[in-house]
Amino acid sequence: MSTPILKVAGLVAGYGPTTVLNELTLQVAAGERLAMLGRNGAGKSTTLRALMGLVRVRSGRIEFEGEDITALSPHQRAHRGLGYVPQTRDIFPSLSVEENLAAGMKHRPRSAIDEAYALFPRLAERRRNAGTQLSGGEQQMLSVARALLGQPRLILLDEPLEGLAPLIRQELLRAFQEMSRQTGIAVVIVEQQVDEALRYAERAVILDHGTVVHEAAADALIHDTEALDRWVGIAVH
Ligand SMILES: Nc1ncnc2c1ncn2[C@@H]1O[C@H](COP(=O)(O)OP(=O)(O)OP(=O)(O)O)[C@@H](O)[C@H]1O
Repeated sequence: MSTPILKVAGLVAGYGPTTVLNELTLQVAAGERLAMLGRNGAGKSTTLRALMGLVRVRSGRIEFEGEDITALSPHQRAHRGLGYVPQTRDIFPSLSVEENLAAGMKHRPRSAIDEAYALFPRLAERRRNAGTQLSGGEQQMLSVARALLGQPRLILLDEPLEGLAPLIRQELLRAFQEMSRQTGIAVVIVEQQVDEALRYAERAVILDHGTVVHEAAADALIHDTEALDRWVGIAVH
C-alpha cells in the first residue's frame, strides 16, 4: 500500500459496558476508495463514529496523516481533514440548499458552492428549496456536498445509498466517482448495497464482531461468492 492517510491499530470501543469494536486494525491509503462491508451489527457505523471521535475509544490508536488523533475532539478531527456523512443525513431541514451549503463553507470562496453544484447538478436546480422539500437522494447529495466544502482529505460515508431507488443510487455513485476523480480524496464507504459499493471501491474490508475478518481487492471480492456468503450473507449478481 502507498503511504497510509489513516492507520487504525487495535481499536477497542463500545457503548457503556458493551464492547463493539474488538481490536480493530485497518489502514487507508491516500486517495483510496475503501468499502467497509459486514452483516447488520458487525460494527461498521461504530467504526466510523469512533474514527470521528463520537464514540469513546477504550484502547488502541488512530493516526491520521502521521498524527495521533485518538484523543482529539470531533471538531478537531474535522479541522485536521476528516469528513463524515452520518446515516441520518446531516442537513438543516428548514434552510434552503444554498443556505445549507453556505453553512458548510467555513472560509471558502463563493466559487466553492459552484464546484459543489458542478458535482451535483441536481442541487443547483433545487438551490432555493428547503431541506424538507428534497427527495432522499437529494438530501444525501446535499449532505455529501456540505461535507466536501470542508475540504476533507478522507471522507467517511455511512450507508449513503440506503433507502434510495436504483436510478438515484446510480446518480449518486456517478457523483461519487466524479468526486474521486476531481478531488483525489480518500473514501471509506459503509454499504449494504454490496454490489454497488464494490464497483465503486478499489479495496474492501469485511467486519464481523467488531474486527476485520477479510480484506480483498474490490474486483476480486465481487466474484468471491464464498467470502460474501460467509461474511456478509448476501450474494451479489
Ligand atoms: N448508541 C448505541 N448504544 C448502544 N449500542 C449500540 C448503539 N449503536 C449501536 N449499538 C450496537 O452496537 C453494535 C454494532 O452496531 P453498528 O451500528 O456499528 O453496526 P453496523 O455494522 O453499522 O450495522 P448496521 O448495518 O445494522 O448499521 C450493535 O450490536 C448495535 O446494537
